[in-house]
Amino acid sequence: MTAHPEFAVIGAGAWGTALASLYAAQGRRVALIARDSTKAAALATTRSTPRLPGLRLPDSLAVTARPPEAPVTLLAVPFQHLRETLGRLPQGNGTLVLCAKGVERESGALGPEIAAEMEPRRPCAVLTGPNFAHEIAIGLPAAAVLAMTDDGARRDLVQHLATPRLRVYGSADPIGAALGGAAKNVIAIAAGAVIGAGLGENARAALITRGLAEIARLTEALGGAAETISGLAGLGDLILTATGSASRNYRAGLAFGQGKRPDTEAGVIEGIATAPALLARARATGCEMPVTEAVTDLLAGRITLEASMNRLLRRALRDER
Ligand SMILES: NC(=O)c1ccc[n+]([C@@H]2O[C@H](COP(=O)([O-])OP(=O)(O)OC[C@H]3O[C@@H](n4cnc5c(N)ncnc54)[C@H](O)[C@@H]3O)[C@@H](O)[C@H]2O)c1
Ligand SMILES: O=P(O)(O)OC[C@H](O)CO
Repeated sequence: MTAHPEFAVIGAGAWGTALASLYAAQGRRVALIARDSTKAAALATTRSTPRLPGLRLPDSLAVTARPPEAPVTLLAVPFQHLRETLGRLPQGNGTLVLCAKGVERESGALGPEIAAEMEPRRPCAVLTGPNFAHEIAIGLPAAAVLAMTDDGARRDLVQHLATPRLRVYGSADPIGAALGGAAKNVIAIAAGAVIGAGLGENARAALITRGLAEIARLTEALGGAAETISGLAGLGDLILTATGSASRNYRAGLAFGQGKRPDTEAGVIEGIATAPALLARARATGCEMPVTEAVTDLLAGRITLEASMNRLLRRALRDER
C-alpha cells in the first residue's frame, strides 16, 4: 500500500481482522496492525487466520506491525492492553474508534475514560453491539452502535463505518455503550455457568434480565443513559453473548459450571478481568450489582455456584426495577 490508509485497525485477532477485512472489501484503504512482525508476516502471506474460518483477507488489505497515522484508527486489542496500545500510537489528530469491550483492572476505567486520559485532544468513539467476528468476516448481516458525543462527527463516522451488510446506528452515549459492551461479558459468564451446572433456562433468563437491570443502574450512576442498555450495546449484545454458543465468555461460564477450566485458546475472555474491576467501580459508585458480585466471587473461588445462586435467590424481596 503506497497511499496513507483511511483506516488503521490495531489488533490482528478475530475482531480486528474481521473489521479490517470488511472495510478493505468495501474498497477502503486499510492497514491491519498485528502485534509483532512475525505475526504480521504470517497473516500477510497466508491471507487467512484459523480464528475466522472461510475468510480470505482482501488483496488490498495491508498487514504490518507498525501503526501508521490514519484519519480513523480502530482499536481491537484485548481491553487490558488498550492503555499501552494508545501510548504507542504515532502522533496525530485522527479519530479513535474503541472496539474492545472491558473495564480496566487497576483503575476501573472504561475505554472512553482511558482514551480521554491518554489522547485528550483526539475525537473518540465507541463501536459496539452484537457482532461475532466470524459472522461479520464472511459478510453475514448485523447491526452495531457507534457512540460519540459530537453530533456532526458522529453522523459522518456512522456513514463511514456502515456497509451494505453492517447497519450502524449512532448514539450520543459513549459511557453507556462502553459499559454495556463490557458488562455483558460478565453476565454471559453467569448465564453459561447456570447452563453448565444444569440449573436451567429459567435461571439463565432471570440472570440475563436482572443482569441488564444492574448494568442500566450503573450506567445511569456514571452519567450514561439507561436507554442505551435497552439497545444494541446492552440488550442486543447480551442476548448474543449469553445464548450464542460461539461466545468465549458464555463458553467460559459453561466450563466453570461443569467444574472445568475455560478454553483460553479461542482468544481473550474479557469478562474474567472485567468482573472484579466492574464490581469495584460499582461499589465506589454506591451501586449494587449482585450478579456481577456473584460472578466475581465465583471466578475468585470464594464461593460455589450453588452457594452464589442461593445468595442471589435469598436477597430481600422487593419490587422489580
Ligand atoms: N471476537 C469477536 O467476535 C469480537 C466482537 C466484538 C468485539 N470484540 C472485542 O475485541 C477485543 C479483541 O477481541 P478478539 O476477539 O479480536 O481477541 P483475540 O483473542 O482473537 O485477539 C486478540 C489479538 O490482540 C493481540 N494482542 C494481544 N496483546 C496485544 C498488545 N499488547 N498489543 C497489540 N496486540 C495485542 C493478540 O496477538 C491477538 O492477535 C476484545 O475486547 C473483544 O471483546 C471481539
Ligand atoms: O466471544 P465473546 O464472548 O468475546 O463475544 C464477542 C462479542 O463481544 C459479541 O458481540
